[in-house]
Amino acid sequence: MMASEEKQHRTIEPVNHEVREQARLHVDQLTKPLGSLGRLEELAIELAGMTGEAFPVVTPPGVLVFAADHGVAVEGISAYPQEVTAQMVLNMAHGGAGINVFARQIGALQKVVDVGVCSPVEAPGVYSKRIRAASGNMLREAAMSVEEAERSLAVGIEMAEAIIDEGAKVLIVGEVGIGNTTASSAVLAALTGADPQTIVGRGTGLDDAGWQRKKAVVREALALHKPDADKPLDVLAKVGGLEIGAMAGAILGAASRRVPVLLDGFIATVAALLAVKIDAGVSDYLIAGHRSQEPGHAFVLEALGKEPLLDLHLRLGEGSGAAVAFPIVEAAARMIKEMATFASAGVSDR
Ligand SMILES: O=C(O)c1ccc[n+]([C@@H]2O[C@H](COP(=O)([O-])O)[C@@H](O)[C@H]2O)c1
Ligand SMILES: Cc1cc2nc[nH]c2cc1C
Repeated sequence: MMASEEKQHRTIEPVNHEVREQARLHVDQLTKPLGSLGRLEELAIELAGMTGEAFPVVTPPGVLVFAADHGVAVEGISAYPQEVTAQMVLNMAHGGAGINVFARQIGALQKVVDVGVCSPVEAPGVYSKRIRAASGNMLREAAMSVEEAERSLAVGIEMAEAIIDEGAKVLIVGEVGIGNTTASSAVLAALTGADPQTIVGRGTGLDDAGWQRKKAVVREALALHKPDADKPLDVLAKVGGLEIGAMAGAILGAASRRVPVLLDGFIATVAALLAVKIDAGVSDYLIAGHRSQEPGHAFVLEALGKEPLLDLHLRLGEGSGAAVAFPIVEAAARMIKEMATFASAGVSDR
């Protein structure tokens, strides 16, 4: 690991195996046939190990949405115009986006953070942590400098710490940024050697011609920059995005505070892979919320070894899929805390 990457985050402790084991034993004493709550049991046990609490508390969750624009948008790689990024940030500030609805539904703390939308979005409730006005067009130049990449991670860490200090017990990271499925595909291909042909999808809904163009853009950008798979900051700087870096930082920040991270869609999960490449210890703090329609999402989940809780054919981003999955995480935490044991309820064990 490069020294500059080391200083980006605090230490990430391994999960607490002792508490994990305690939780496993307790789950087996609850009034249900052994193993009958399936993945909810595994989730409760994992949450116990992550938090170090045999009865983990997961409410309230916190949602951080990072917004940025992408220079590569001029190449015609999205179905929507670049202005949508700023317009959606404003919509989020007014509470009208999908993520606002689901965040309210789950009682989440919410913050929207501008890390590099083309033109600044000034509205109450939007945190301005701008690193630059959009990333560079990766077909012509690096998306950002290594120093800017480091700053994007630092902003993510800072925002994660802020929302955790306000009480968030599980972190959901989301994003908005027209063009960011192109950047995420390039990052994923650079980190794993995946073929752009198999991982590049239609994003917001590209037609066939746009999809072919997008694959060519990713291939050409990788050939131009030759990012080093062993240097996550090099990959982020050359072909990534400001919100992707900020999400990776927020994930590192949460893991270093033993706060479980509930992953959203393709872009957020690629950011998680970047975080894992920076510190492998992050992996134990990740829960995959859902599987998005973007084909690269199944690939990156596989690379992380994570099985998603839901597959609702979503492809919105913003943290929406993770927010919709959150009640399942809450069910696991409530199960271990509130269910009676065979002994306490006087039910015959086998
Ligand atoms: O989360 C996902 O899996 C996801 C899949 C496709 C699209 N998106 C969202 O759509 C935008 C990126 O799509 P595009 O086509 O502009 O690259 C960005 O704002 C994302 O939040 C999100
Ligand atoms: C309308 C719209 C909303 C979004 N939210 C996240 N990405 C988005 C992309 C579009 C186009």
